Amino acid sequence: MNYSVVIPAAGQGKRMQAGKNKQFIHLRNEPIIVHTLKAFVSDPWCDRIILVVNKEERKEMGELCSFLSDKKQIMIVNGGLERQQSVKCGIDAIDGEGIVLVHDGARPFINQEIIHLLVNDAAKSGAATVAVPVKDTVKRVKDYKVLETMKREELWSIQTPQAFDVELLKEAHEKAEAENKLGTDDASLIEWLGKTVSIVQGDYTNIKLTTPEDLLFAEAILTQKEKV
Ligand SMILES: Nc1ccn([C@@H]2O[C@H](COP(=O)(O)OP(=O)(O)OP(=O)(O)O)[C@@H](O)[C@H]2O)c(=O)n1
Ligand SMILES: C[C@](O)(CO)[C@H](O)COP(=O)(O)O
Repeated sequence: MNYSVVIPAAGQGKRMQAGKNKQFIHLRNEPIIVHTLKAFVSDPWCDRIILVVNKEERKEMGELCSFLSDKKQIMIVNGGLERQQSVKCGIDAIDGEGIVLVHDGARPFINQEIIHLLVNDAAKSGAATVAVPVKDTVKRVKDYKVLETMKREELWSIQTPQAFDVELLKEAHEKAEAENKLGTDDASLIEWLGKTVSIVQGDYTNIKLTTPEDLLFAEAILTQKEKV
């Protein structure tokens, strides 16, 4: 089942405190974004990659892609101020029908098995996301006082990739933009249309590199993957 993937990589990485977009931080001699791109370049089901970049970084991103582009064409488009706007720039570059995935540039450890489970689900359901069950006890808190303890069996940590019928995702983005609504993921926009999003259970190693300590976890994950 073929798909296109939009990879938003146009953020600033403020929480990483690296003084540059975290996509350029090296893990084992390669920038984070190259690790992420390789997961899709090597997937035979992936027939189109749309990388969304900050326009100031377009040249540098293009150079990073050049050695991958002989295996699969990577289209580069400029992003926006918020993640949601960057994803919209990416999906607007897609013509036609089919399944589109959205995957954070900052999640370099996604694997092909989970991508394929997700694509197969979205082909039936129209909208699906990878997620893992929450392991901590989660409480709702206000002003450092506990309001309530959530039912953990109903809580999942939502990851990317997320997969959608491309026309449905475009409709969801148009509506959210028209209503000035910003979601932290694309599945939220589908929920705002009143549609159901399926969950595909993923893997705890598919972390998003967000804050400095995530780089320590990333090194450990790479060490583990090298042993397999
Ligand atoms: N305007 C934006 C903001 C985010 N992203 C991308 O969306 C993904 C998830 O966002 P996040 O981890 O929040 O990245 P940043 O926005 O870069 O981080 P921060 O919020 O700490 O600045 C990242 O791959 C990031 O590059 C994007 O393409 N365009
Ligand atoms: C899309 C996402 O990675 C799912 O977990 C997440 O919501 C992005 O949020 P952030 O605010 O950009 O960290």
